Amino acid sequence: MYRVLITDPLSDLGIQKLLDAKDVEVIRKTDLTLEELLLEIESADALLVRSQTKVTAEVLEKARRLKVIGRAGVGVDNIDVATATKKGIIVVNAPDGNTISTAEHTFAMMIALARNIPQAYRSTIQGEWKRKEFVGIELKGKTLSIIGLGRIGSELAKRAKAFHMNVIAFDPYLSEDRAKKLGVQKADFKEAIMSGDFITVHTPLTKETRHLINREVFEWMKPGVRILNCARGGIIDEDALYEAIQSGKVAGAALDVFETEPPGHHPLFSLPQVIATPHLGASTIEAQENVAIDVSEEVLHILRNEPFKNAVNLPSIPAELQSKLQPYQSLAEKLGQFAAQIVPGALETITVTFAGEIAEWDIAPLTRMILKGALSCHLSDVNYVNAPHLAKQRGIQIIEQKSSKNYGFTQLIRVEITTDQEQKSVSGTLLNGLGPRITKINQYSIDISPEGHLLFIQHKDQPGTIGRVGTVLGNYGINIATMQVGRKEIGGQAIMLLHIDKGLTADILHTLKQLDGIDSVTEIVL
Ligand SMILES: NC(=O)C1=CN([C@@H]2O[C@H](COP(=O)(O)OP(=O)(O)OC[C@H]3O[C@@H](n4cnc5c(N)ncnc54)[C@H](O)[C@@H]3O)[C@@H](O)[C@H]2O)C=CC1
Ligand SMILES: O=C(O)C(=O)COP(=O)(O)O
Repeated sequence: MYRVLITDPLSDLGIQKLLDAKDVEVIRKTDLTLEELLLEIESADALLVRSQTKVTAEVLEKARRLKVIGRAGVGVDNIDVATATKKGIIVVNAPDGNTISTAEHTFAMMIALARNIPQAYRSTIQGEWKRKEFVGIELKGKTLSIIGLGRIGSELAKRAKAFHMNVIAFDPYLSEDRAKKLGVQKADFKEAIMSGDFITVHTPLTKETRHLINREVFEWMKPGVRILNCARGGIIDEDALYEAIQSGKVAGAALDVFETEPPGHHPLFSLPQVIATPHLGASTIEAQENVAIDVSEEVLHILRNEPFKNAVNLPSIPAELQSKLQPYQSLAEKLGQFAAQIVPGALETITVTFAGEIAEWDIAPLTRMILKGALSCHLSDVNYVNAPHLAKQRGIQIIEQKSSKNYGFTQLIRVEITTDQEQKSVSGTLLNGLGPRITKINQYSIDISPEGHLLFIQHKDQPGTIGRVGTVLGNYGINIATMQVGRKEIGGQAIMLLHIDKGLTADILHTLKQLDGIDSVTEIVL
């Protein structure tokens, strides 16, 4: 039974799949204190949050079983993704479900700002009638500068165009083609800042975007500019914004998000030009249902080891590529495991070569599987998420190469491992109807399926060796299921690879090593 802990308010309808799942126990506890969260997280297999729960390194430290953190929304800045990755915890979000709601909220804030609606409302219900004081401006003909033209920025742009605004955008990843399709003028950062009658930010909060809008940037702006932040507190320097409003440079600001949430009695709230909402961008019935459905499905897939798509700490793999790579994943992992077990010593370099048709694809996910397989022989708690991090941490060099030669197979994966003691390589392929096969160990051609208990023996090619090995195993009651031998020349070095029905004791291994003509004996478990 998987324990799924939900610590922020999520839509009941949205999480129905989790509630219905026979293999899931849902625990819903919102507004937890840190102490309560530290306690609850210990036994959770999955954690579902919105922006309120702070999933810090301290919280993750206590998470002994956690496999996945699901963020029912977009921004993951409340989650220590780096620590989650190190611990092999997958972080998934729901990037599409709240785009429209957030774009609409931003638009609502822009109109409210242009027409002083919140200020006029407050005054009017107090019995005042100040028609002159709340004269606004039209959106038509004004320039809206969008910083970050992703999902939300793009939807906002469409709506602004419908209101006959000029839309100009800065986004380092925005192509000319996409800008053209949206009818948006692409600009550099300074140009976008200098041209805007309204400036709105829609980037994630990252090291690069923290205080992207700072004192210097406010200097570049048109006098009377209006500022919107419905993305993340911290993208705009709040002290600098305060000064820019006080100086008269900024005519108004609409804020849905704050550097610290909740912001309490923020100094900005003493300024009548500031309007605010309590992080409501995604707070619609539709968006909350969407994101909860999306994240619940992803979490279920991950818990059940099924394919999933929106991991924040894994490279995203297009569905078409995923289906092509899937049959190779097990082969890749087994080759990594096999290679790591036949080479003694500390891992230094892992060189992976992809040959044949497979070399035409993006094979990075398979390299990850190889790495996972290889490292899991030496370290505990290695998984697909943390394998590259663990390799880097240990100074293991990963070399990924593609070869146009097919070595006689339609496709081939070769894993070469170099340790501080020696170097060995293992090659494998997928054979129709037979699944993964190991086809070569170093220079020796063989054909064996990489599974179960294997015995790898290096020996001299001389009469009687195979018989002696068979006799020892027989004497100890170890059944041999299959056996392969390989040699380069008569009387030279040779290898034996045996499938055995159960594991060996140290005693048996020792006896085998003492046999005449035997150079090394390694038990491999796959
Ligand atoms: N107020 C609210 O309730 C909500 C807030 N958000 C916030 O909005 C942000 C944007 O969401 P989406 O549009 O869905 O994300 P997205 O990933 O589709 O768009 C972000 C865009 O920012 C661009 N970008 C990144 N660094 C940049 C930089 N230094 N300068 C300019 N552009 C940069 C990216 O290229 C991308 O196009 C989220 O990261 C989240 O923090 C999202 C949903 C609800
Ligand atoms: O999706 C996002 O990034 C949001 O900011 C929405 O936050 P929330 O889920 O409403 O706490």
